[in-house]
Amino acid sequence: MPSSGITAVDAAAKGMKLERYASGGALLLRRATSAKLVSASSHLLFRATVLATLALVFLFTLHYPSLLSRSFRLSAGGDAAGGAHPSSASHRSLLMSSSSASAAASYGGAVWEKEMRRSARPSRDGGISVLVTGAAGFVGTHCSLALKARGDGVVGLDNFNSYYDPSLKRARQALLASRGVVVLDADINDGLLLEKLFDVAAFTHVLHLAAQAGVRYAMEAPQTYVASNVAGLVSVFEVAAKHADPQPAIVWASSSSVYGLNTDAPFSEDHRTDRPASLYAATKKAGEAIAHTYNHIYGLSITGLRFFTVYGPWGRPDMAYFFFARSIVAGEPITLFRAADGSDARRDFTYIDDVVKGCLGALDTAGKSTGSKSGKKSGPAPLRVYNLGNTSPVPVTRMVAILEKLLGKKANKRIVTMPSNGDVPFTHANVSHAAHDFGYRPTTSLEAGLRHFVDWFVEYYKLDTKIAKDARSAAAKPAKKKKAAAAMSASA
Ligand SMILES: O=C(O)[C@H]1O[C@H](OP(=O)(O)OP(=O)(O)OC[C@H]2O[C@@H](n3ccc(=O)[nH]c3=O)[C@H](O)[C@@H]2O)[C@H](O)[C@@H](O)[C@@H]1O
Repeated sequence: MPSSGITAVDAAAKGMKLERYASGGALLLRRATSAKLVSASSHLLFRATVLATLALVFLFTLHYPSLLSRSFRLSAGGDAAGGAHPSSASHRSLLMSSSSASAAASYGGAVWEKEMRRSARPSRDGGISVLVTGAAGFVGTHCSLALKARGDGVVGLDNFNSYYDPSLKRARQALLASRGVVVLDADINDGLLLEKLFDVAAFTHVLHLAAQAGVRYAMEAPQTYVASNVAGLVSVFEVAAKHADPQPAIVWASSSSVYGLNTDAPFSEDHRTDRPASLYAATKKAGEAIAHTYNHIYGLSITGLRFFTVYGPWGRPDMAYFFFARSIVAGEPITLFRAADGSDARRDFTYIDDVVKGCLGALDTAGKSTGSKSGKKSGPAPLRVYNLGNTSPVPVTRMVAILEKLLGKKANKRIVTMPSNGDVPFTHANVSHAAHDFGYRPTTSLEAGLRHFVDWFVEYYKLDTKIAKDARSAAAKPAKKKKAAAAMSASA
């Protein structure tokens, strides 16, 4: 840019010299003024270009901060939830407005359709064909891998938003691609794309896991919860009810947080869920009510799964076990919440492999939808909701002690009374319905599950120092039996 500015000024000066020899005084003055003007406007143009470029760089940085910091940082930094996500202003809008471009416009053609059909096609007799939303998410990745491994067809979609490090989602996408599962870069609010997908592949099931997760972040970015967990859910139900032919059965992710201020324990599906403590919980509860409507009017077979604090390898960096591990390694402080009565907060931490078995069990027993595109339904369709928990709550302080042992390093703990930010002091699942209907039986202790997580964590982030290795083998020694059991469950 600067060089073209200088050239323009030189040319103007040369022109002025020629005029001076050819003309009289008045003309000379006019030329001199116009040369000054040219020079001044060239400078102005140059400055305007620089300013416009800076403004564009600033806007780009604001909207896509993740592209400038792709690598995972050990620094916990950020907010109370672990600094895993940027401010709400940096979120790509999750709700597709009428002016937003649909990914349907960029996806299509014979090659693309062939690829979708290949990915969606089961490789075993009697296999199912599943559209997995949020497929590059934590639970979505594990479920997609498990479905593919047993011979089912899977097409995934994910909007790769920057709630937490998108490079982790891209790495999960690459892992799925290596197993033959396509994950499209698309949003659940993009109804046109969903319709196109159902036109191309006859999905028998939808495993709808795309959502705005995180309990405490709902205070920072409330609208993203409504956009994903309410509008997005309706978008999926709409296409499944009114466009898909035949209608698929839908299994979707609700949350243990719907129990909110419920004090009866263990939490059973029959307990009250009308006192959510966070907007996140309220949107999940709203989802359960919306599911009732689509089942009632359109005959969609719908199963909601209430997940209880799911953890494990390839997990979510916004969750406490993950960012605590990160902070312990980095030598940074962690904040532990204590309930108002002085007791430790407790969670029914549930290992990912157990949850995957629950998800597949729910898909296998879903039962058919009974409606059709024409709006008629042949009879009532299944409407189910299940807890998928571990049935044994553990104090968060205990979870930290296990991490310390596995990482060979003490945490720098700060203990505070739980702020009123949507958190609940205690969760505990009764899973008897899931056990009865599809044999759900969690088998992984928190010690065994966290060992698998830490193994993955140190390898993925290349932290596999001698100290970490020694710490993990020392931590493994006293629990040989448990390790063997966990290895079996991890290979499921
Ligand atoms: O089970 C569920 O329904 C929910 O489980 C998790 O929510 P949460 O259990 O709050 O998980 P974390 O954010 O990982 O918190 C775990 C525990 O650590 C505690 N915590 C969290 C953050 C912190 O800085 N300090 C701290 O002590 C919390 O109070 C909680 O007891 C997920 O984030 C939700 O998406 C999911 O729906």
